[in-house]
Formats: sequence, structure tokens, C-alpha cells
Amino acid sequence: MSPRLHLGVFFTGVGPQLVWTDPAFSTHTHIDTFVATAQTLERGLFDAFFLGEGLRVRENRGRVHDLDVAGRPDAITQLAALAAVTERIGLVATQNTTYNFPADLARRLASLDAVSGGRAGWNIVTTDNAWTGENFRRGGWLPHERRYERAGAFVETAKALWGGTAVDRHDDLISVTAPPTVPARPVLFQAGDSAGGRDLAARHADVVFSANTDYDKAVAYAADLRRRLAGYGRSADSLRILPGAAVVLGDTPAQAAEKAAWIQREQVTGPRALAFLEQYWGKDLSGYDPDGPLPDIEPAEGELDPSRGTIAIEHRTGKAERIAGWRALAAERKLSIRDLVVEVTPQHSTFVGTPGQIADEWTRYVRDRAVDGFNILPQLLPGTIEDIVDKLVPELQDRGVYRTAYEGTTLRDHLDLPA
Ligand SMILES: Cc1cc2nc3c(=O)[nH]c(=O)nc-3n(C[C@H](O)[C@H](O)[C@H](O)COP(=O)(O)O)c2cc1C
Repeated sequence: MSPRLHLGVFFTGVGPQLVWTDPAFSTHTHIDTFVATAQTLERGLFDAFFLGEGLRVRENRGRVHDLDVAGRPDAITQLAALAAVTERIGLVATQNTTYNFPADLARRLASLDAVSGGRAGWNIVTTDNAWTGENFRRGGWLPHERRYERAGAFVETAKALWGGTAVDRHDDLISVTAPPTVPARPVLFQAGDSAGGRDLAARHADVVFSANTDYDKAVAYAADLRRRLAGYGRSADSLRILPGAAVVLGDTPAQAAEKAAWIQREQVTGPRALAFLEQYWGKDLSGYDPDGPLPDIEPAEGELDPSRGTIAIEHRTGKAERIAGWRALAAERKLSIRDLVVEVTPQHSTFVGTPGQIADEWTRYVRDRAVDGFNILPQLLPGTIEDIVDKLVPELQDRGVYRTAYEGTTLRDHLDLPA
């Protein structure tokens, strides 16, 4: 049997990849958009609809970040609503193990599994920052390595409770005395790319939501993960790998490239461009016009001042040289602040082309077993999903790598995981 591509959509509700500035894409936090998106995905025979989790709106220098004004509605609540208006698609909630509590979260996930008829998934994350913890009584209380230790103990506790075993466990990471909860077996996803994250996936996950999307990185990641799986006595086939993928389709390659460039420009709003530069300058730049020239003041001494979740910073040292280079580039090409940020920040669109081109590329990935599918990160809603379902899915079906009907009813069935 030829390998099969599995598809999910990772819908953040808000976030750096979504375009919201154009009125055509301004309803993406509305429940109607969630319902329409999930139903379209089901028409496209997708495995899963994912929601991200952000428990605190991001800020930059004390100001709420441009893309996070609306915050994110609670994922499990939204997915429970979607369970009522869909029949087959898997419903996956990202929920962190650092600030939640195992007995409570296990019960909420089990409830989602019950109301959806076995379609629930849990995307296990540890959350990569301490400032989220400022929202919680316990605060940002765990360093990276200990977060993964707690995650392991947390998942073991949840699994025991779902399986009908009472848990009485007390140590410095988890303290719980709980009778079994609603019986369930939600599909376990894991997202987090460090060694600790990969080990957690190898021990417990059914699916990894990977950040390794480029072909070479995907091949290396799959090999690494399979080695770790073997270390835990699991077969290579017991885990699905789905990296994130931003897709821009066009009728011609040129049209797709033009659309991708337009999306990137829309993603870099004026406040976002300023927030990006503020991390380098280490100073308040809010008085500068994003469509005007680069700041004429000198940056603060010292290295970078990363903000809370604006455009990611790839290099944490060498800021003086970088700023000098940007000034030279902006002067030479007469770039505004926003032009420059568009120019020097990475593209979010990882697959840009015609449906046929992308179907060929994905077929190669899946035949080489570099991935088991992709988690699509929509940039335009509505729009991206309809295009994928109507234009890309048929190309994948023609190549024999995508289902033509749902064969089962649960998320576990869709992912070809053991019952
Ligand atoms: C593809 C991907 C998606 C993620 N989505 C979320 C999310 O929605 N919410 C969240 O709190 N963390 C998310 N994370 C981050 C996790 O919190 C993760 O634990 C964090 O990256 C730190 O772990 P690491 O050092 O192993 O990468 C995501 C990570 C990856 C790789």
C-alpha cells in the first residue's frame, strides 16, 4: 500500500501568520468562521482541526501586541461546539502541561472525546515562556528541563485516569489524589522541538506537530525521532509526523509568488514592524512612522531585547552589525521601516506554487517517509482552506496519496493508528 498523506489545519485564531488587516479576512475569530472552516475541512476529508493555545496576550514594551488584541477563545469549549456541527473530523486542542492540572485537564479532554464520538486529540505543549505564568497563581515556575519532566508525569497521570486507574502521586512536580475520570483515549499530539520535546513525543505521542518542514530537515527529524522511538521499544510506524505548512496556491507559479509576497506584506503591519525593530534597538520606537525612514537614534547598549512573541528573532548577538547593514540597505534601496522588515524577516509561506506543483512535492515527502502529512497554517481565512480542498486535494487523490472517503469514524481511525 502506498503511504498516505494526513492533513490537519492548525488554526491559531490570532497570530503572526494570519492576515486580518484586509476586510475580507477580518472574521477569523468569529465562531461562524470556525464552523465554516471545520465543515470545509471535513468536505476535504481532513484528519484533524487543531486549535493553538495562548493563555496570555502578547505584549511588546508594555503594549498589547498588534496581532493578539482579540486573544484566543478557549480551545476545548470551541471544539465541543464544533463537535455538534461536524461528523468525522478530528478535534485537537493544544493544552499546556505547565499551568494546567492533570486530573482537571484529563476530565475535560475525556469529555471532548465523549461528546465527539472519539474524535478528540490533545496537542501537548509546555509553553515556551515564563510571562504566560504571570497569569497563574504559581507563576513562571519551571525551567525548561523541569517543564518536560512535569509534562511526562502529567501525561502518565492523565493516561492512568483515562484507563480507569486511580492516581495518588505527590512530588515536587505533581500532587494529585484522583479517582479515575471519564474513560477515554484521546489521540496525543506533541509540539516542541528540543531534545526534551522529542523524547516526550517518543514516549507518549501518537502524532508530532513538527516545526521541521523543509525537506532535508524533515528527513533528519524523522530519522532522529525513529531512533528515539526504538529506545522506548516503539515501532517506527507507531507515530505520525505532521510538520506545519503554510500554503499559497496560484493558477500559475508567478501568480502564487505574487500572492505570497502580498501576504507577507500584510503580515508585517506597521506596529509589528516597529515592534520587531524595538527588539534590536532596545528602545521605544512608537513615535516613528512605519512608512518612514529607519530610526535615526542609536540603539541601546547590550544585546537583544526579545519581546513577547512578535516576529521571531533568529540571531541573538551581533545587533550593531545587523543594524548597520539594515541602514545601508535601506539607504541604497530607499526602504521604509516596514519595507525593510518585510525584506529581512523570513517568509511564512513554505509551499508556494500551483496545486500540481505542491501535490508533486508533497507526494515526494510522503513516499520518502520524511513526513506523514502536514498541518496547514492558514494565512487567509476564509480563502486558504477552500482553495486547498477544491484544488490541491484532488491533485493529491490523483497521485494516490490521499483518501477519497473517510473509512472510520474516530481520529485514531483517520490516522491509521492502532485501535
Ligand atoms: C509546531 C509547534 C506549535 C506550537 N504551538 C503552541 C501553542 O499553540 N501554544 C503553546 O503554548 N505552545 C506551542 N508550542 C510551543 C510549545 O509550548 C513548546 O513546548 C515550546 O516550543 C518549548 O519546547 P521546546 O523547547 O521543546 O521547543 C508549539 C511548538 C511547536 C513546535
